[in-house]
Amino acid sequence: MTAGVRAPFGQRLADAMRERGPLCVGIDPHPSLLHAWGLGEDPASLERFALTAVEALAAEVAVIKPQSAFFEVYGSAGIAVLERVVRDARQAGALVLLDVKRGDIGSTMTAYATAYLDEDAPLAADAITVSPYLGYGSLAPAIGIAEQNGRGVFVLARTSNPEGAGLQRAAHGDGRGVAQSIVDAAAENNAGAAPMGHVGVVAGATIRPGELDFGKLNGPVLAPGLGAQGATPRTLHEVFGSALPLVVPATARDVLRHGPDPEGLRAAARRIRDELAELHRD
Ligand SMILES: O=c1ccn([C@@H]2O[C@H](COP(=O)(O)O)[C@@H](O)[C@H]2O)c(=O)[nH]1
Repeated sequence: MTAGVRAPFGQRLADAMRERGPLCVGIDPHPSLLHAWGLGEDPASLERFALTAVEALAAEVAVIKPQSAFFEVYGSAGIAVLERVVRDARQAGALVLLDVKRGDIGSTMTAYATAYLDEDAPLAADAITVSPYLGYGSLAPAIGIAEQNGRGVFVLARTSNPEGAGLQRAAHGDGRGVAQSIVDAAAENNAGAAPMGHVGVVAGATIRPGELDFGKLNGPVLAPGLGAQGATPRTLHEVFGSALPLVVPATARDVLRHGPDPEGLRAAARRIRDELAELHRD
């Protein structure tokens, strides 16, 4: 499909969430998981692990989120596997959110955005994670290139790790917290988009209930932290409240530990998806 005919990312994500449920499964080939699957730490094992997971899950869930770091470890061979993961997952109908957490001065940001969001890029995903800590404005090239190509970005706002709290809860000059200022900046980018805009934010499922106000965001909230980091579907309800329809809950290890049997992987993802569906019915 060419960029000209692709629907905007917000529309595509809303459709996928409605049709498949909101779950995002991470493809994170941790060394410990490779060993648990009876594999080694080499490019062939990486490929077996990642493609098994993609084949089992990419036709099931709305979003597949490969964690670039675990592929980069293997150099160019790992990147070749990542290219295949992105391509195969998209072909199976999942949206691919590549977790690369890029952030740099604007001119370099253009190169990052071209690498991951341009139509012809070997690693072109549907969306990427970006870091706003060189200033939200430095992300403008990525936000623009994403929009032109029917793709999206997810801006780190309040990350799921405990170390993020000090920096991200600090008061912004105008009294808002830093994380809230990022959510509000994303809201400005998304204003007027329907059903939602292409600028998402990352807010961990592990943060305090009501810590952020997503009322004006009009964009998706990627919520990592489900499972291995301690959050549960019930926690999501407490943390995000009325913003729950915007939330894309993410988990990696909690599904991947059920491999290498594809049926085990699928059953784990379905179990979480069903629990999330219950929440949305509440
Ligand atoms: O705030 C964040 C942002 C990104 N992540 C990433 O999500 C997965 C979590 O994996 P689990 O196995 O479900 O813990 C991982 O790739 C992180 O880099 C995050 O955890 N928190």
